[in-house]
Amino acid sequence: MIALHDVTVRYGGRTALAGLSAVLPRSGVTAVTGPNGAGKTTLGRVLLGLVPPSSGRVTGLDGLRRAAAFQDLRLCEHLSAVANVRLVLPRSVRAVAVTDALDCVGLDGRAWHVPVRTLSGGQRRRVALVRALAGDADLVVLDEPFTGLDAAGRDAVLAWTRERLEGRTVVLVTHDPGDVAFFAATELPLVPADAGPWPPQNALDGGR
Ligand SMILES: Nc1ncnc2c1ncn2[C@@H]1O[C@H](COP(=O)(O)OP(=O)(O)OP(=O)(O)O)[C@@H](O)[C@H]1O
Repeated sequence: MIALHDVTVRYGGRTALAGLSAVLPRSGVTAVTGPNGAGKTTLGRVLLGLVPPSSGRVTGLDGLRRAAAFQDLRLCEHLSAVANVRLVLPRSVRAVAVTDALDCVGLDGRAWHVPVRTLSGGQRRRVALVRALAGDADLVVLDEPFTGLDAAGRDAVLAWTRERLEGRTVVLVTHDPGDVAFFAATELPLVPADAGPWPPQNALDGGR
C-alpha cells in the first residue's frame, strides 16, 4: 500500500499541500476531491515522482510502474493517437490492441493516424486516457480525465476506464461526485493549505 506521511509541498513561498497523511488502497480508486487550488494535482505529481515533498515522505512507491493522464494532457503533438499510445507500450503489443482501445473510448478511426494536434480537445483527452491505461502500470494517476467529453461518449469512456482500472492503485482527481460513486471510490477530500493544517489523523485508514 502507498502511504503519505505528513507530506507538505511548497512551490517557492506557496504551500500547496500542508501535512497530508493518507493511505491509498492497493487495489481500488481513491478519488481526490476539493476546490480549485486545494493541491489535488500536486498530490498526483508527488505520487508520480515529479515533485518531491518539501517535508514528510511517501512510502510504498518502490518498484511500482506508474502512468498518468495529465490535466494538461502532455501528448506528443506531432505524433498520431496510435503512436502516442505505442510510445509507452512494449513493442510486443500489437497495433490492433491500441486501435481497439481507441475505438472503445469512442475515437473515430479517421482520428487514429493523424497528428494529435489536429484533434479536438475531447478527442485528445481520449488519447491521453488510453495512453495512461493501455499498459500495465500498477499506479495510475488520472487528473480530471473526463473533462470536456460529450455526454453521449462519456458513458463509454467511463465504462472502459472502470474495466481497465481493476486490480490497480488508482488516484482519480475529480470535481464530479458522480465519478466517486461510479468507481466506488474512497474519497480523499483536500482543503486549500491556507484554510488550516490538514487533520493529523489518517484521512483514509478508517480503522483498517
Ligand atoms: N508550478 C507551480 N508553481 C507555483 N505554485 C503552484 C504550482 N503549481 C501549483 N501551484 C499552486 O499550488 C496550489 C495547489 O495547486 P494544484 O494545481 O495542486 O491544485 P488543484 O487542487 O489541482 O487545483 P484545480 O482544481 O484548479 O486543478 C495552488 O495555490 C497553485 O497556485
